[in-house]
Amino acid sequence: MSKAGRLVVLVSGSGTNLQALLDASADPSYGARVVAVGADRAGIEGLSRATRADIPTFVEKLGDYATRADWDTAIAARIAAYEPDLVVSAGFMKILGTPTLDAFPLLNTHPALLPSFPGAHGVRDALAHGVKVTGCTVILADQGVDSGPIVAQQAVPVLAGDDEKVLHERIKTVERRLLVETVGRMVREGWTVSGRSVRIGNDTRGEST
Ligand SMILES: Nc1nc2c(c(=O)[nH]1)N[C@@H](CN(C=O)c1ccc(C(=O)N[C@@H](CCC(=O)O)C(=O)O)cc1)CN2
Ligand SMILES: NCC(=O)N[C@@H]1O[C@H](COP(=O)([O-])[O-])[C@@H](O)[C@H]1O
Repeated sequence: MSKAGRLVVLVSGSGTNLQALLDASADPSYGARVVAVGADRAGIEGLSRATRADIPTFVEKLGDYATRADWDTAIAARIAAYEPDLVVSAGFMKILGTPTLDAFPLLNTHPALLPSFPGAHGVRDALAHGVKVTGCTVILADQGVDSGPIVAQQAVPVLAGDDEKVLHERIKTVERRLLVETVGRMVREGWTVSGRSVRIGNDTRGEST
């Protein structure tokens, strides 16, 4: 078994996607392990989950810096200290700038079927629009907001009477499985990006001809 891929996971909230990655990485055959968890705010359950798992954590608050560029430089340096093979944004609620993007591949999970409903409120916006089907998307982040190439997606039905919390929980059940599967395959098999097309290993499923 080759050396496990090093993951830095970024969170801003409850960290259930992080927990799914922690649980998966307990199996050496998964091929990846979380080496650090970073956040833009303190006192969140995502950081507590890391601490319970004896994973190092760091917090970089935007408000602690004179400029957004200073924060971007600082968080990139904190991430770099752990020498990740892949950075995973799992509910991280800040747009990361070029200091991070130029240094590491950044995977982001989003609770909607991109390019629909990007941004900080994907579940709320999909519900408000009246869609019957939504879902979750894993992208390789670029400088835009949820505009990077799509790695994986899965649809989730919207049911009568759904509110944002109920729908988001239904999405997260699917999302956690999709993120764990996608991260594991990318770390074990590698990936290539051609334009907006992302291929994991030699997989040609879902590739447009
Ligand atoms: N360079 C990128 N960084 C990040 C991306 C991305 O696509 N490119 N995705 C986000 C996660 N995300 C959606 O999946 C997302 C999170 C937050 C926002 C947003 O508008 N954030 C505001 C602040 C909101 C807050 O502090 O509560 C901001 O950054 O100013 C949009 C999309 C992770 N990073
Ligand atoms: N636009 C970013 C965004 O909305 N991200 C979403 O935040 C949730 C975090 O849940 P978790 O903290 O329980 O993993 C996840 O559903 C993730 O897709």
